[in-house]
This record gives sequence, C-alpha cells and structure tokens, in this order.
Amino acid sequence: MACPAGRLTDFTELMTETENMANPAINIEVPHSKFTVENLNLYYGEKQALHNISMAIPEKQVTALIGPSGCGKSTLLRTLNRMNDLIPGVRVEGRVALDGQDIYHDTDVQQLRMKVGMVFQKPNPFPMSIYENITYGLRAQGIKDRRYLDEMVEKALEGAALWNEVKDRLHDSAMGLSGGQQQRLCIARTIAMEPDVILMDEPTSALDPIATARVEDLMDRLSHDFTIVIVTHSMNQARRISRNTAFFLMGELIEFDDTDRLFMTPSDKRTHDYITGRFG
Ligand SMILES: Nc1ncnc2c1ncn2[C@@H]1O[C@H](COP(=O)(O)OP(=O)(O)OP(=O)(O)O)[C@@H](O)[C@H]1O
Repeated sequence: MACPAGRLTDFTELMTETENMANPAINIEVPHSKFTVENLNLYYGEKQALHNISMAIPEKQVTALIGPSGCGKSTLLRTLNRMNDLIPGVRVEGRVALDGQDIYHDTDVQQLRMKVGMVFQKPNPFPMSIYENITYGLRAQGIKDRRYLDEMVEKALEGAALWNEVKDRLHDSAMGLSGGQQQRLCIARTIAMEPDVILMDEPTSALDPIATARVEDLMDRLSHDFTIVIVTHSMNQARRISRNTAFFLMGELIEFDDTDRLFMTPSDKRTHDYITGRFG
C-alpha cells in the first residue's frame, strides 16, 4: 500500500542497487539513502515541533524541504547534524541514521558535523582573509602543510565557482566580497572539510537574483559529489534545483516525493492547496 506521505517517505520501499539488478524490469538507478529518519519527534520544552517524521533522503541528490513559516523545516534540517543539541530544552525521540549509523547514539558529534556541513541563510564569513576562511577548519584539525593547504584552497574555491573571481586577492579580507561571493565562500569553506552532506538553510534568501542564480547553478554541480538538503521558501527554487521535495505542515511531513511529481500531481490535498497558493 502506498505510504500517505509519498513514495520516498517509506525508506523500506527504497530499493538497493542489488535489488535493482535482480529485477531486470527496473532500469532506473535508485540511489542509496544517505539519511534515514524514523518516527522522529522533536520538542522545544513542552512544545512539539516535529511529529513522527519518517523519510529517506537519497544520496548525491538535492532534496528540498518546503512549507509555510513555522512548519518545522529548519528544525528538521538541524536534526541532521544535531545543531538542535545547542538549543536548551530540546528533546529528540526516534532515530536518525547517516549511512545506517544512528547519529544520536552511535556517532561522535564533532565527527558528525565534519561529515555534515552547513550553510546558513546569511553569509557568515569569518573576519579574516579569503585564504584563512578556507583553511580555518583544516588548521583546526592540525593540518599545517602549506602546499596541501594551498591546494585545498584552490580546490574548494573552484568547487564553489569562486576561484576565478578571487584567485588574485586570496589574502584580502573576506568581508570585502559581495554578498553572493561571501555565500559562495561559505560554501567553499564547507566543502574544504570534504563533507558527505551539505545542509543549506535558505542559502539564497539574502541574495539578489543574479547571485541566487549562481548559487543555484552551483548546487546542481555540487550534487554530483555531495548530498544536499536545502530549506527554501521559494517553490520555484525547489522546482529548479531539487530532485526530491518534502512538504511540511505544522510539524508533520505531509508528502515527500520526486519534485516534478509532487508539483505536477501532488497526492495530498494539503500539498495541492499549498503549491497553488491557497495558504502559506
Ligand atoms: N529555539 C526554539 N525554541 C523554541 N521554539 C522554537 C525554536 N526554534 C523553532 N521553534 C518553533 O518550532 C516550530 C518550527 O520552527 P522552524 O524554525 O523549524 O520552522 P520553519 O518551517 O523553518 O520556519 P521558517 O520558514 O519561518 O524559518 C515553530 O513553531 C517555532 O516557533
């Protein structure tokens, strides 16, 4: 029976590549699920912000989280690298696994955050040079080899489509970059740590349309190497950049499906009403 919240919600229905190979009628490659979230409830003190969320987030694709303000998108995003742990009074029930490993019980938080990087709504470069922004995390790990650091700086800035714009001013302050460049620098800083996953919380909401388009192009490229989960208020952005979309309402996951299918033929009336602008 189909799961009411959509095809991707029931992780048991996600087939492995081996199962695919055993079934010659299925030609599409079904990706491995990077995160599996099972029966997740989250409380801020007495207030329950997430209700019984179950979903499987596929690897090396862009997954968008959409829904009206206050529906729990950012809260869910923060459960994926345990950023909610930093908020006093938060209680989490259920299971969140990264590559099958329970991140609340079997994983060291620092290691988790190295594997699961995060880019925030407002670009937040450190008040230091472009070069130092990229190497900060690597140096904190004790890496001092100058040649290696130089290579990583170039690779990360190339990866964030910023190298050509800044290669002649690597030692200038990052604060002198435009907002869009600062956000790409924050993405470069994240990818320099070689994470598996990049979480993005409304990463373009502070950017103009041209800078937004550049970051969107970048996300498409990055999804070849990283699993990306993005919170966005823009349904158009979700349609442009994501392969899968999850629609939340009042802390519940209403529907999670292939983005085209969710927008073209939503299976839940509440999704239909939201994407056609009837509320939110
Ligand atoms: N630190 C916090 N302490 C208490 N309640 C919180 C906290 N952060 C979020 N909430 C509450 O949890 C619910 C979900 O909030 P969340 O920020 O996850 O929603 P959202 O969908 O990301 O909203 P928006 O689109 O406005 O950013 C809201 O009712 C919010 O008020």
